[in-house]
Amino acid sequence: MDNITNVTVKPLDRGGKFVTPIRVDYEQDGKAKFWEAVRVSKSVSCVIFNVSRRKFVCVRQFRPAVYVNGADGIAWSEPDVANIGPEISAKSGVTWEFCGGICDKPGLSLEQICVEEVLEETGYAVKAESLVKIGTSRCHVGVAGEAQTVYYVEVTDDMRRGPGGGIDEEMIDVVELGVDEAKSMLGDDTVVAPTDFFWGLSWFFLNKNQA
Ligand SMILES: O=c1ccn([C@@H]2O[C@H](COP(=O)(O)OP(=O)(O)O[C@H]3O[C@H](CO)[C@@H](O)[C@H](O)[C@H]3O)[C@@H](O)[C@H]2O)c(=O)[nH]1
Repeated sequence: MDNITNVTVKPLDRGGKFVTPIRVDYEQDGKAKFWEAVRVSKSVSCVIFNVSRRKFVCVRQFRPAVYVNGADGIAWSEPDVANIGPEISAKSGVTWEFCGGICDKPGLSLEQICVEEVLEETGYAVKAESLVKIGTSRCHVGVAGEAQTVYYVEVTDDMRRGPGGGIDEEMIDVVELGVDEAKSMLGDDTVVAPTDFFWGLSWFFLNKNQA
Protein backbone atom coordinates (compact mmCIF):
# COMPACT_ATOMS: atom_id res chain seq x y z
CA MET A 1 0.00 0.00 0.00
CA ASP A 2 2.84 2.39 0.73
CA ASN A 3 5.06 1.60 -2.22
CA ILE A 4 4.88 5.05 -3.75
CA THR A 5 7.28 6.22 -6.48
CA ASN A 6 7.72 8.94 -9.09
CA VAL A 7 5.70 11.60 -7.32
CA THR A 8 5.24 14.91 -9.09
CA VAL A 9 2.93 17.79 -8.27
CA LYS A 10 1.68 20.35 -10.74
CA PRO A 11 -0.91 23.09 -10.66
CA LEU A 12 -4.46 22.18 -11.57
CA ASP A 13 -5.54 25.20 -13.59
CA ARG A 14 -8.97 23.91 -14.50
CA GLY A 15 -11.44 21.66 -12.80
CA GLY A 16 -10.42 18.03 -12.58
CA LYS A 17 -12.57 14.96 -12.10
CA PHE A 18 -12.88 15.34 -8.33
CA VAL A 19 -12.15 19.00 -7.43
CA THR A 20 -12.69 22.33 -9.13
CA PRO A 21 -10.57 25.32 -8.15
CA ILE A 22 -12.72 28.46 -7.96
CA ARG A 23 -12.31 32.13 -7.14
CA VAL A 24 -15.10 33.85 -5.24
CA ASP A 25 -15.35 37.60 -5.65
CA TYR A 26 -17.63 39.47 -3.27
CA GLU A 27 -18.10 42.68 -1.34
CA GLN A 28 -18.12 42.86 2.45
CA ASP A 29 -19.34 46.14 3.91
CA GLY A 30 -18.86 47.54 0.41
CA LYS A 31 -15.23 46.48 0.26
CA ALA A 32 -14.25 44.26 -2.64
CA LYS A 33 -12.71 40.96 -1.58
CA PHE A 34 -11.93 37.61 -3.09
CA TRP A 35 -11.43 34.07 -1.83
CA GLU A 36 -9.74 31.17 -3.55
CA ALA A 37 -11.42 27.86 -2.91
CA VAL A 38 -12.18 24.45 -4.34
CA ARG A 39 -15.58 22.94 -5.07
CA VAL A 40 -15.84 19.35 -3.88
CA SER A 41 -18.59 16.83 -3.10
CA LYS A 42 -19.99 16.45 0.38
CA SER A 43 -19.17 13.17 2.12
CA VAL A 44 -20.18 10.67 4.76
CA SER A 45 -18.13 8.67 7.23
CA CYS A 46 -19.04 5.98 9.74
CA VAL A 47 -17.66 5.01 13.13
CA ILE A 48 -17.95 1.22 13.17
CA PHE A 49 -17.78 -0.62 16.50
CA ASN A 50 -17.61 -4.40 16.53
CA VAL A 51 -19.43 -5.38 19.72
CA SER A 52 -18.39 -9.05 19.37
CA ARG A 53 -14.82 -8.14 20.19
CA ARG A 54 -15.14 -4.53 21.39
CA LYS A 55 -13.00 -3.16 18.58
CA PHE A 56 -13.37 -0.21 16.27
CA VAL A 57 -13.20 -1.12 12.59
CA CYS A 58 -10.93 1.42 10.94
CA VAL A 59 -9.42 1.85 7.51
CA ARG A 60 -5.89 2.88 6.61
CA GLN A 61 -4.87 4.17 3.21
CA PHE A 62 -2.26 6.28 1.47
CA ARG A 63 -3.61 9.81 1.04
CA PRO A 64 -1.67 11.77 -1.62
CA ALA A 65 -2.93 15.13 -0.33
CA VAL A 66 -1.83 14.35 3.22
CA TYR A 67 1.53 13.18 1.92
CA VAL A 68 2.37 16.29 -0.09
CA ASN A 69 0.86 18.79 2.33
CA GLY A 70 1.96 17.29 5.60
CA ALA A 71 5.31 15.57 5.38
CA ASP A 72 8.27 17.35 6.92
CA GLY A 73 11.23 17.83 4.64
CA ILE A 74 9.48 18.31 1.31
CA ALA A 75 11.17 21.10 -0.61
CA TRP A 76 8.69 23.27 -2.45
CA SER A 77 10.73 25.10 -5.08
CA GLU A 78 7.62 26.93 -6.27
CA PRO A 79 4.26 27.18 -4.49
CA ASP A 80 3.07 24.28 -6.58
CA VAL A 81 6.21 22.30 -7.43
CA ALA A 82 7.33 19.77 -4.84
CA ASN A 83 10.61 17.91 -4.97
CA ILE A 84 9.85 14.68 -3.18
CA GLY A 85 12.70 12.21 -2.83
CA PRO A 86 12.69 8.67 -1.51
CA GLU A 87 13.70 9.94 1.93
CA ILE A 88 10.14 11.15 2.45
CA SER A 89 8.49 7.96 3.62
CA ALA A 90 5.14 7.15 2.10
CA LYS A 91 4.09 6.12 5.60
CA SER A 92 3.75 9.82 6.44
CA GLY A 93 0.75 9.88 4.08
CA VAL A 94 -0.98 6.80 5.50
CA THR A 95 -3.94 7.80 7.63
CA TRP A 96 -6.13 6.32 10.35
CA GLU A 97 -9.75 6.82 9.30
CA PHE A 98 -13.27 5.58 9.72
CA CYS A 99 -14.64 4.40 6.40
CA GLY A 100 -16.66 6.74 4.25
CA GLY A 101 -16.78 8.42 0.91
CA ILE A 102 -17.97 11.21 -1.30
CA CYS A 103 -21.65 11.60 -2.12
CA ASP A 104 -21.42 11.18 -5.87
CA LYS A 105 -24.28 8.74 -6.42
CA PRO A 106 -27.42 10.60 -7.55
CA GLY A 107 -30.67 9.45 -5.99
CA LEU A 108 -29.14 7.78 -2.95
CA SER A 109 -29.68 9.14 0.56
CA LEU A 110 -26.70 9.89 2.78
CA GLU A 111 -27.56 6.78 4.79
CA GLN A 112 -27.66 4.58 1.66
CA ILE A 113 -24.29 5.92 0.54
CA CYS A 114 -22.91 5.21 4.00
CA VAL A 115 -24.21 1.62 3.92
CA GLU A 116 -22.51 1.06 0.54
CA GLU A 117 -19.22 2.55 1.71
CA VAL A 118 -19.20 0.38 4.84
CA LEU A 119 -19.68 -2.76 2.73
CA GLU A 120 -17.15 -1.78 0.07
CA GLU A 121 -14.43 -0.68 2.43
CA THR A 122 -14.84 -3.01 5.43
CA GLY A 123 -17.02 -5.92 4.24
CA TYR A 124 -19.70 -5.43 6.93
CA ALA A 125 -23.34 -5.49 5.80
CA VAL A 126 -25.22 -2.90 7.86
CA LYS A 127 -28.76 -1.58 7.52
CA ALA A 128 -29.51 2.11 6.98
CA GLU A 129 -31.96 1.98 9.93
CA SER A 130 -29.19 0.97 12.30
CA LEU A 131 -27.06 4.02 11.56
CA VAL A 132 -27.00 6.60 14.36
CA LYS A 133 -26.27 10.12 13.14
CA ILE A 134 -23.50 11.78 15.15
CA GLY A 135 -23.75 15.03 13.23
CA THR A 136 -22.64 17.10 10.26
CA SER A 137 -19.61 19.33 10.18
CA ARG A 138 -18.04 21.56 7.54
CA CYS A 139 -14.60 20.52 6.37
CA HIS A 140 -11.62 22.67 5.37
CA VAL A 141 -13.63 25.87 5.89
CA GLY A 142 -10.89 28.10 4.53
CA VAL A 143 -10.58 26.08 1.35
CA ALA A 144 -13.75 24.13 0.60
CA GLY A 145 -16.41 24.15 3.33
CA GLU A 146 -18.17 21.00 2.18
CA ALA A 147 -20.47 19.14 4.56
CA GLN A 148 -19.52 15.80 6.05
CA THR A 149 -22.12 13.74 7.90
CA VAL A 150 -20.77 11.25 10.44
CA TYR A 151 -22.63 8.13 11.58
CA TYR A 152 -22.10 5.42 14.20
CA VAL A 153 -23.01 1.78 13.76
CA GLU A 154 -22.51 -1.36 15.81
CA VAL A 155 -21.64 -4.62 14.04
CA THR A 156 -21.05 -8.25 14.99
CA ASP A 157 -18.65 -10.76 13.44
CA ASP A 158 -21.46 -12.55 11.60
CA MET A 159 -22.33 -9.38 9.65
CA ARG A 160 -19.03 -9.58 7.76
CA ARG A 161 -19.63 -10.54 4.12
CA GLY A 162 -16.12 -10.09 2.77
CA PRO A 163 -12.70 -8.57 3.37
CA GLY A 164 -13.55 -5.05 2.23
CA GLY A 165 -10.60 -3.09 0.94
CA GLY A 166 -12.46 -0.84 -1.47
CA ILE A 167 -13.47 -1.10 -5.11
CA ASP A 168 -11.70 -0.62 -8.44
CA GLU A 169 -8.12 0.45 -7.76
CA GLU A 170 -8.59 1.45 -4.14
CA MET A 171 -6.05 -0.03 -1.74
CA ILE A 172 -7.57 0.14 1.72
CA ASP A 173 -6.43 -1.85 4.74
CA VAL A 174 -9.11 -2.77 7.26
CA VAL A 175 -7.67 -2.52 10.77
CA GLU A 176 -9.27 -3.22 14.14
CA LEU A 177 -8.51 -0.82 16.97
CA GLY A 178 -8.96 -1.58 20.67
CA VAL A 179 -10.87 0.80 22.91
CA ASP A 180 -7.91 1.64 25.15
CA GLU A 181 -5.61 2.19 22.20
CA ALA A 182 -8.22 4.39 20.52
CA LYS A 183 -8.56 6.49 23.66
CA SER A 184 -4.80 7.02 23.78
CA MET A 185 -4.86 8.31 20.19
CA LEU A 186 -7.02 11.29 21.17
CA GLY A 187 -4.74 14.29 21.44
CA ASP A 188 -1.74 12.35 20.13
CA ASP A 189 -0.45 14.53 17.32
CA THR A 190 1.69 11.75 15.88
CA VAL A 191 -1.58 10.10 14.76
CA VAL A 192 -2.27 11.08 11.16
CA ALA A 193 -6.06 11.25 10.93
CA PRO A 194 -8.90 13.51 9.74
CA THR A 195 -11.12 15.50 12.08
CA ASP A 196 -14.03 13.08 11.88
CA PHE A 197 -11.80 10.30 13.23
CA PHE A 198 -11.13 12.23 16.43
CA TRP A 199 -14.70 13.56 16.55
CA GLY A 200 -16.12 10.05 16.16
CA LEU A 201 -13.90 8.65 18.90
CA SER A 202 -14.72 11.54 21.24
CA TRP A 203 -18.45 11.03 20.60
CA PHE A 204 -18.08 7.34 21.41
CA PHE A 205 -16.31 7.98 24.71
CA LEU A 206 -18.87 10.63 25.64
CA ASN A 207 -21.95 8.62 24.68
CA LYS A 208 -21.14 4.92 24.59
CA ASN A 209 -18.21 4.18 26.83
CA GLN A 210 -17.53 6.52 29.69
CA ALA A 211 -15.28 4.10 31.58
O1 LIG B 1 -8.33 12.94 -6.98
C1 LIG B 1 -8.85 11.84 -6.79
C2 LIG B 1 -9.94 11.68 -5.89
C3 LIG B 1 -10.51 10.45 -5.76
N1 LIG B 1 -10.02 9.38 -6.47
C4 LIG B 1 -10.66 8.06 -6.36
O2 LIG B 1 -11.97 8.21 -5.88
C5 LIG B 1 -12.13 7.50 -4.70
C6 LIG B 1 -13.05 8.26 -3.78
O3 LIG B 1 -13.31 7.42 -2.77
P1 LIG B 1 -14.42 7.70 -1.67
O4 LIG B 1 -14.35 6.51 -0.76
O5 LIG B 1 -15.71 8.09 -2.26
O6 LIG B 1 -13.88 9.01 -0.91
P2 LIG B 1 -12.65 9.14 0.01
O7 LIG B 1 -11.41 9.11 -0.80
O8 LIG B 1 -12.72 8.17 1.14
O9 LIG B 1 -12.77 10.60 0.65
C7 LIG B 1 -14.02 11.26 0.85
O10 LIG B 1 -14.67 10.74 1.98
C8 LIG B 1 -14.00 10.98 3.20
C9 LIG B 1 -14.86 10.37 4.29
O11 LIG B 1 -14.39 9.12 4.56
C10 LIG B 1 -13.79 12.46 3.43
O12 LIG B 1 -13.09 12.66 4.63
C11 LIG B 1 -13.01 13.03 2.27
O13 LIG B 1 -12.85 14.42 2.45
C12 LIG B 1 -13.76 12.75 1.00
O14 LIG B 1 -13.03 13.20 -0.12
C13 LIG B 1 -10.73 7.33 -4.14
O15 LIG B 1 -10.57 6.26 -3.27
C14 LIG B 1 -9.93 7.15 -5.41
O16 LIG B 1 -10.04 5.82 -5.84
C15 LIG B 1 -8.96 9.52 -7.29
O17 LIG B 1 -8.52 8.56 -7.91
N2 LIG B 1 -8.40 10.75 -7.45
